Amino acid sequence: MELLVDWKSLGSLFATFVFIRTAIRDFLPPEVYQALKSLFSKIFSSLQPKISIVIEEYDNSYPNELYDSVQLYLSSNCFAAAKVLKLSRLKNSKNLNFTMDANQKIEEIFEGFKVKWSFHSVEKKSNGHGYARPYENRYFELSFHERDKPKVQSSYIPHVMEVAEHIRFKNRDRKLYTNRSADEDGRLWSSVPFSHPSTFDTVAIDPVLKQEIKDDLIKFVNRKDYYSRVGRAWKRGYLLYGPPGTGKTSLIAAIANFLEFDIYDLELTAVTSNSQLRKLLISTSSKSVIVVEDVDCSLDLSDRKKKEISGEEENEKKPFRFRNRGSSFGSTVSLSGVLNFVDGLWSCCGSERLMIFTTNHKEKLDQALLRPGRMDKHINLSYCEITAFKTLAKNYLEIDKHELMKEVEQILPLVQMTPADIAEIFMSCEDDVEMGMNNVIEEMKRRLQSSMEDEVSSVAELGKEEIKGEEEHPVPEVHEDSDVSLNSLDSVGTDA
Ligand SMILES: Nc1ncnc2c1ncn2[C@@H]1O[C@H](COP(=O)(O)OP(=O)(O)OP(=O)(O)O)[C@@H](O)[C@H]1O
Repeated sequence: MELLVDWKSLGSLFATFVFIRTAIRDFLPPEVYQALKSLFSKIFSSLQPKISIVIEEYDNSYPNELYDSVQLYLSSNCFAAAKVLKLSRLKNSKNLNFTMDANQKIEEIFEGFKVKWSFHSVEKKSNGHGYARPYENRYFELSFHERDKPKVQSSYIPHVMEVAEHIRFKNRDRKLYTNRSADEDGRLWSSVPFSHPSTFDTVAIDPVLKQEIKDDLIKFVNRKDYYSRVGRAWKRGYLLYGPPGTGKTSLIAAIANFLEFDIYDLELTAVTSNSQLRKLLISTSSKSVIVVEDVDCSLDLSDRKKKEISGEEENEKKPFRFRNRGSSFGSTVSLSGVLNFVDGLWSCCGSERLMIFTTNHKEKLDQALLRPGRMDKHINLSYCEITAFKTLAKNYLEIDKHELMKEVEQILPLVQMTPADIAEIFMSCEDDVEMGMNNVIEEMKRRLQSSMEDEVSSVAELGKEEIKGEEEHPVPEVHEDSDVSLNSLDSVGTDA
């Protein structure tokens, strides 16, 4: 009976509540209604069990990395959510930073639960020793319902870190690092902002090869799980080889721009020992391209040649020393040191790294360095072909077609002109298209003429030597043979 009475009074209470709510909603102006609603929800939520996490800018006087991460994270979504914002830009940086003003609050719903961020700045009293830093105690406060504590810990905070890391990578000003020479103490690398203009659009190489390289790079950066599943370090090695001026350096810059990676330009001749090489490698960051240019010039092959002559078995562990051009110290970097650098245990101390070696003489390199796993992709950059020529014409002269293009197509395969040669001619003509095309054809013809003359004179030289040899050791067939030589000489001259 008592229970029945309770139900009745409860029912009438509910009916009264609904009546009052409807009356308030219908008769009160919407602004007043919203204000009352938010007041009630504040009172209601203040009664709920709440947890707060404080993330201070400094932790025992050391900068707190997490504070920076939260700041980055909130900068990406506070523009939409906060009412008062601060806007700043670091000197020479391309990025604008939005930050919350003090005592501002942002609410966020993440995976079905609600979190609140607020930013606070409290002025610190002087400690009496004239020690001024930090004069403000700045911190973020994250609050949420007690029941969501496990979810905040296991998924929300990692999410904040991940987003911040992504923003940090996207917004950073990329760097070109060069290793300091062996006789300099202190830091291992010095850096300058990296802003090379070369891209896959401007680099003049065969379009099929270009696409192949881009596909390979995309595959590489998307295969983190694959590399970890098969137990391999997440890295890839490229060897770029070809004559000087064919675009090896330009391609490296285009790759770094495409991936948005930093570049470490490693000068092996300035490295004094294997252990220094290890230190250099360990101190490189992930998402970087490590470049060793003209590796054949750094590598002293005299040891290997001697061994080949003496028939000694090739042994990776025996040191092939690097010529040390930049330092007065003797270099003790060995081939095994370099191989360790490329694929050894040390290369696993980081991730997502591309190693690029370049050479003008692939044949001079040791097979141990060239094998897959070390140099996974060998890219041959050679003399200019018509597709590369058209890219250069488009870049430098801003033309897709030209009446002289047919003539270029005919002569170009017969001469050895590098993209650098052609780029140089176009550059010297500035915007004059006719002059650019005429000058390039003229240069091609000049080179064709001189290579024909070279060929003729070398064959003639050969013929003379043969005749001389035959005169010194006359045999009955001498005259027939020499005729053949001279005839073939003529025909070579004419054909070419
Ligand atoms: N394939 C190319 N596409 C566009 N520009 C090129 C290309 N090759 C060369 N160039 C131009 O020629 C100049 C020299 O090229 P680059 O330094 O890339 O050649 P390289 O092959 O690295 O030469 P080296 O072997 O002497 O270092 C560049 O500044 C660039 O302007």
